[in-house]
Formats: sequence, C-alpha cells, structure tokens
Amino acid sequence: MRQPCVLLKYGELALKGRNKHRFEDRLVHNVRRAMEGVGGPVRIRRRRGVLVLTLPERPDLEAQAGPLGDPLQAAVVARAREIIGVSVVQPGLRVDKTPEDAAAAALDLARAAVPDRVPAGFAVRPRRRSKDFPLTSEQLGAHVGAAVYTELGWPVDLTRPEVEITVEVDQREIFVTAERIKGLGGLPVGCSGRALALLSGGYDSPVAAHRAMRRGLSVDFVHFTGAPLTGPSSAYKAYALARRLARFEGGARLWLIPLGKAQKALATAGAGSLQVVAQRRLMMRTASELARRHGAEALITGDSLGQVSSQTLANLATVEEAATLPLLRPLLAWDKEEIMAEAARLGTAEISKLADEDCCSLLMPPSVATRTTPGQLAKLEHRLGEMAETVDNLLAGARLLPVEPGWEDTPEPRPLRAAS
Ligand SMILES: Nc1ncnc2c1ncn2[C@@H]1O[C@H](COP(=O)(O)OP(=O)(O)OP(=O)(O)O)[C@@H](O)[C@H]1O
Repeated sequence: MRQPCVLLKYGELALKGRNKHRFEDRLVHNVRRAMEGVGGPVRIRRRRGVLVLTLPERPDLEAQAGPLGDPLQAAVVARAREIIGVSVVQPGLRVDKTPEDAAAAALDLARAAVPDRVPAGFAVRPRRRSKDFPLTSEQLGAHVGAAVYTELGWPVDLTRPEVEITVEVDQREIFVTAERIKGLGGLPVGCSGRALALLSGGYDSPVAAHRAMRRGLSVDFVHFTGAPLTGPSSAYKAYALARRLARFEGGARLWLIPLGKAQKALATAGAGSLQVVAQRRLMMRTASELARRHGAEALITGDSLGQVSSQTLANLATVEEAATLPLLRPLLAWDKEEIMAEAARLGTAEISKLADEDCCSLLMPPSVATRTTPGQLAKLEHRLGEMAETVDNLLAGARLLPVEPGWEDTPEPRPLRAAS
C-alpha cells in the first residue's frame, strides 16, 4: 500500500472537555462538504487528533512526477487550507505498518520536497498513536533518519530543520509527511450557531463575516439594494462576495432586499441629515426579522468605530437600538489598513473594489448627523406608519439566492513545496 493522503490537524486547545466530539463531528461534516467536486474520490478517516484524507493510489503518476505530483492531492490541499478549524495541513503518504515502508516513503517525500539541492538540515519526528509496533518512537526516528542521511547525504538538525519529516504510526498504517502548511485555525463553522451578516459591497462586511465564521458561526447573508431606484450592480457584487465567502462554509444563502422605495419614503418624511441612520435602522429591523424567521441568532455588520460619520458611538448605539437580536461587530476596533490587508488575503478585496450603485449613496443628505438619538429616529419613523408593516413589505420583496462555494476562484494548485 502506498496511498497519497493529506493529514488535517486541529488545535488541541479547542478540543478540551465535553465539546470535543461536537467540534470534531462538525469539522468532519465541513471537510466532507469542502471536498465535494474536488476532482476525485476522497475518503475521510478519523484518527486520534487528526483527520486523514486518503486518495486513490496512482502508481502511474508516481513514476513520472514523484509522490507529490498528484494533481488531486494538490487540489485537496488547496481546499483544506481554507477549512476553518484546520490548523495544519500535511500532504504525504499512507503506507504499510513496517519500518521499511516508512523509510522508503520518507525518502521519496524528502526528495520531492527539496529535489535540487541539499537542505540546511532535516529532522525526523516520529510518533506512535498505536503501541503495536516493533520499534519505539526513538528507534523508528533513528531508522528513518539513517535512511535519509545515508541515501541523500542530508545533514541532521533537530532544533531548526529546514525539512521536517513526520512519521506517525497508527492502528493499521503509518502516515509519513515532509511538509507542514499552516491552515486557517479557528473553530469549525457551525459549532457556535448561526448568524446573518449584513453584506454591503464594501471591504468591511465580508471581512467581518469571515471573522465571525472563524469563531464557529455559520453565516448567511442579506444585501439591501436601492432597487427600483438603482440597477442590479450591487446585487451582482454581493453575490460574488457571498460565493467567495461560501467556500469557508461549503455553501450559504443570500437574500436580496430592495430598499429603494422605503428610502424614498424616509426622505419624503423629512429625514434630512438623519437619512443614513434611518436607513440603517430599517436594515436592522428587517434583518432581525429575517434572521428570526430562518433560525439565525445574531446579526453581523462590518462597522468600525469612527470610520465614517454614520459610525460614531452615538450613531452606532442608535442603529443598534433598532435590532431585536444581538448585533456582532467583529471589526469594531480594527483600522482600515488591517481590514484591507485581510480583505486582500481572503480574495474579497478584488470584488469589493469594483464600482457599483450602492443603496446608501442614494438620497445622501449634504450632511450626516453624527450625534443622533433613538428618540429622534423614532419620531421620524412614526411618520412612515407601522414599522412592522414596513418590515413585512420589505421581506415580501426579498429574493433568496442559494450560494454555492466559488472554488473556481481558488488559485491554481501550485507545487506543494511552494505553498506556505
Ligand atoms: N446595502 C447594504 N446591505 C447590507 N448591509 C449593509 C449595506 N450597507 C451597509 N451595510 C452594513 O452596515 C455596515 C456599515 O456600513 P457603512 O457603509 O456605514 O460602513 P463601511 O465601513 O463602508 O462598511 P462596508 O465596507 O462593509 O460597506 C456594513 O459593514 C454592513 O454590514
């Protein structure tokens, strides 16, 4: 047996206590979804503290391209790097449970990891999850290390090795790897509950949604358009952003809600400098009701304190007062540069930068009130009539789009060695 595999390690800290099984089950579920349509059959095996993805044996490929030349393995690694909850991704080989097979796999993986030179140093890290093996961990490490040293002439460096070969003995097999790729970490999406993110076309809200996912929230999206006063460009943008983010969830839902008429009604009711805050409150009420109907327990926005005039402390409080669910603001204390850098890493920045007709730039007053109170806003809202009816009407116009993960946007699988 010599099977390409990818080991997924997850942070031990989060695994302590009674939550361990819930956490692991959710992670397995998410891994299964992420591997749908990856390009070949991938089997998920659960071992203690590690998930092992095994792929079909490809002796034909090994001959031409070495043990890590399998494009399916590269595609699996690319997706595994985007699964929240996975802290380390290690491509390698699953072999029979003998010291000889482990040493042969280690040699091939070492050659593939650094094919053209002698690295500064290597180390073998042995580990036995099963004690049913003829060698101790130290003996196994020495056996594999001697093979690499003798065959390849690589120097041993146990403290700061350039190449780290892991040899993990399990119940039925041995897993050997020569590469560790950092994963996203965090808690598996879905293990903390469900929330609804208010997704604009800007840079901030997609980053906020992703931060919430990293704490284990499963996230759906709602976007308010200026329709019928604006064209469809902001809806396309919201859909593209939701697709990009759905990769971290294995799928999501996006609701599009036309807000234009209600915005006009607010302006006609004399909102003046309160227009922007009044619109935000309407979004809060509508999103709260939508979330309630679809089982979400909190709302998420990309607000960051003081970033724009609608985000003063007073205005944030006035807007929040209209929400009937907890309002999470993961970016409250982030600087714009930090948000932009994260948006670039996530691949949402390139979508956010596209021009669109945003509902909030409609009916923009010449000046935005920075110190509003809920009382002021309540007076204005009273002129619109029954708020519950306004919200019902807005929800009646909502359109639901199921969002499949946009894997085609994933960068081409690179040689695994180059991934970091
Ligand atoms: N059209 C919209 N649809 C849904 N949510 C919105 C919309 N406009 C704003 N929001 C929500 O309100 C938050 C604050 O929006 P605002 O435009 O004031 O700030 P921003 O810092 O520019 O945010 P972003 O970069 O996310 O647009 C957004 O992060 C988003 O969560």
